[in-house]
Amino acid sequence: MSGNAIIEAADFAATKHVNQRRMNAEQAPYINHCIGVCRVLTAEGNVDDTDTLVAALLHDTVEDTDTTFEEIEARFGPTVRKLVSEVTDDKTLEKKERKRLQIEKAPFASDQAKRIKMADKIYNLRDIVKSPPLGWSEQRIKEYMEWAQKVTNGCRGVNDKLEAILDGIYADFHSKHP
Ligand SMILES: Nc1nc2c(ncn2[C@@H]2O[C@H](COP(=O)(O)OP(=O)(O)O)[C@@H](OP(=O)(O)OP(=O)(O)O)[C@H]2O)c(=O)[nH]1
Ligand SMILES: [Mn+2]
Repeated sequence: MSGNAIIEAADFAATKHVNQRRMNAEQAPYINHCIGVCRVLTAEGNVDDTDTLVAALLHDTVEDTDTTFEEIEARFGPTVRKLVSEVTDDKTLEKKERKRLQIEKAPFASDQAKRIKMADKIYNLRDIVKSPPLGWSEQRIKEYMEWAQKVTNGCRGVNDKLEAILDGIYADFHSKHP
């Protein structure tokens, strides 16, 4: 690959998500989420492994755009492909089944993929608290919190800092919504 892998991944993700917006009132560009997840890893989780950071930037490209795993492997190699596949839901399945599989599969993910999963949930949970997706009821927010907690409980043991952030988010939410 020419240049710096992290910048290559940021540019690739920005191009792929170009027409996508977040579902909140600001309708922020979707790439903000990809960069933000990567930054949670570097700035808060002390993660510096390049494959992990590249995969974090690319983590929603296959799930949400026309990107294929073959394309990811050709540009970023087999390790990044594997990590992205570990954090990609199979969109051909029913939503309920996809959500169940995330809980079931999390404990068996690689340590690198567990860190990306934790950072993804940290970003989305903070977003939900600060600026919830349009149309989400209190009940839907609560269900997302409780589901995310089950997924991230299966990611324990690979990054104490990210775990502590998640525990803080859940404790704060439950104290306000007993
Ligand atoms: N909190 C929040 N989420 C938004 C927003 N806009 C888009 N999303 C995305 O929506 C997903 C969460 O919504 P759900 O209804 O639970 O999931 P679904 O897209 O799989 O149906 C997340 O996908 P994901 O990143 O793939 O993670 P995951 O939740 O599927 O693990 C998140 O990135 C927003 O404004 N706020
Ligand atoms: Mn995501």
